[in-house]
Amino acid sequence: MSSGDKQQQLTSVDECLEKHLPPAELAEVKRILYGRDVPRITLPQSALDAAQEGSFEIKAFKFDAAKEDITTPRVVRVGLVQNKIVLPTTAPVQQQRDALLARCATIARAAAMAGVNVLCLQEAWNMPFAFCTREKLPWCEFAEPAEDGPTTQFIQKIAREHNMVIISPILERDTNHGDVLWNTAVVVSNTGRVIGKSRKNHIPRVGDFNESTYYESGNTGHPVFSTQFGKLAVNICYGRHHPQNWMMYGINGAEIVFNPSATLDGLSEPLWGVEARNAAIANSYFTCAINRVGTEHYPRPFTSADGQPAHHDLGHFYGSSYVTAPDGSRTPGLSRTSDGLLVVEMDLNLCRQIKDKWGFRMTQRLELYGPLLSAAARPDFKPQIISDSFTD
Ligand SMILES: NC(=O)NCCC(=O)O
Repeated sequence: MSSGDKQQQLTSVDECLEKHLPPAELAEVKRILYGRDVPRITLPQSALDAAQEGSFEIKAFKFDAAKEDITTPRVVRVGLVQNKIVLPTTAPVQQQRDALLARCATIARAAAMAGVNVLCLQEAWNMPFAFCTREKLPWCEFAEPAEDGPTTQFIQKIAREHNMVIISPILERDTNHGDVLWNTAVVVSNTGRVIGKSRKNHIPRVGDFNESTYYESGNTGHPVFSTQFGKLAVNICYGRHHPQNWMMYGINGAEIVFNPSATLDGLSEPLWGVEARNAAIANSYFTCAINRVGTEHYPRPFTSADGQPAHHDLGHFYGSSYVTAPDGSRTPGLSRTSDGLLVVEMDLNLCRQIKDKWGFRMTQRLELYGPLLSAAARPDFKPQIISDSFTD
C-alpha cells in the first residue's frame, strides 16, 4: 500500500496540537516551535463565502514590523495556493488543463476579495505531476511557451482583472531554442505584463521524481523581480534543499522568495518545516513554501529502479503550505489533505530590521566563500584538510 492509499490521512499537525494540548501548554509549545505569535487576520465575508462555496480552506495571518520614524510601513499581502488535480489523469489533456485553470480562477477570485497583492501557484500547477512515469506522451503536451502560451495568457487576464502579481510555475516549451522543456515559473505583473521567468535550478533524481527525463537544470540564474509589491524570487521545489541556491536570491536583493513544490509524505515531510524556514532566517527575507495535495493515479504502472514493485501513484502530496518571516516566526500550515489559500500580510521593513538586529548579511563572508567555491568547482581541486600526522 502506498502512503497515498492510507485510509485516513492526518489533516493538520497544527489542528492536532490544538485539539490535544491545554491552552497554556499550547501557547508555550507554539512559541517554542513557531516563534512569536503570528496573529490571524479577519477576512471579508465574501472571501470566506467564496472559499466555502469553492470547497477550499482559507486562512489568514499577519507579520508586523516595528514602526519607524522616517520609513513608512511596506505592507503587502501574499496568497499561496495549494490544490489537487481536478480531473483524472486519463481525461483529455486540454480538459485536464482547462479544469485546473478554472479552479485557479475560483481561488484567485477569493484571493482578490482577501486583498492579496501577490499570488503564487504550486509547481507545474496546470498539470498532474506526471514526471514519475517517464512517458513522453501525453504529458509533454502540457508544455507551453512561458511568454505567450495559453496558461500565461489566462494568468495575464486574471492578474489584470484583480490587480495582482501572479507567479505561475509551468512546464515550459522553449520554442526559440529547439522546443526544449524547462520547469519554469512565469512572473506576471499586476498590469498583466510578463515581467520574466525563473527556471528550476536543481532537478531531483530521488524516488519517483524522474524529472531529469524531461528537462535540464535551469539557466536563468537567480533573478529577482522588482514589482509594485516588493522584490520577489522563485526557488522551485528541489532547490530548497540547497542553501546556496536560497542565498543567491538574497544576494540579488529578494524580499520574498516563493518555493512552489510538489513533494510527498513518504519522502520529505520531516524536512518541509525546516528548509524554507531556515532560508528565511539565514537570508533575512520572507519565504513562502507551497506544496500540492492529493494522490494522482496514472493509467500505466511505473518503477523507479528502487526495488519497489511497479505502482500507479507516487503517494500522498501533503500540502502544508506556510510562510516564514525573516525573524524565523512562521504561520501554521494549510491542511495536509485539502485545497487551500493561505493569505499572509507582511511588512517588508521587517527584512531590513532583522538584518540590523542579527547582522547575518553584515557578518556573511562572501569574499571567503567565493574563491573556495570557484576552486571546488575545478577538476584540480584539493580540499583544505590538515591531517594529524599520527593518524594520517
Ligand atoms: N518536484 C520536486 O522537485 N520534488 C522533489 C522532491 C523534493 O524535493 O521533496
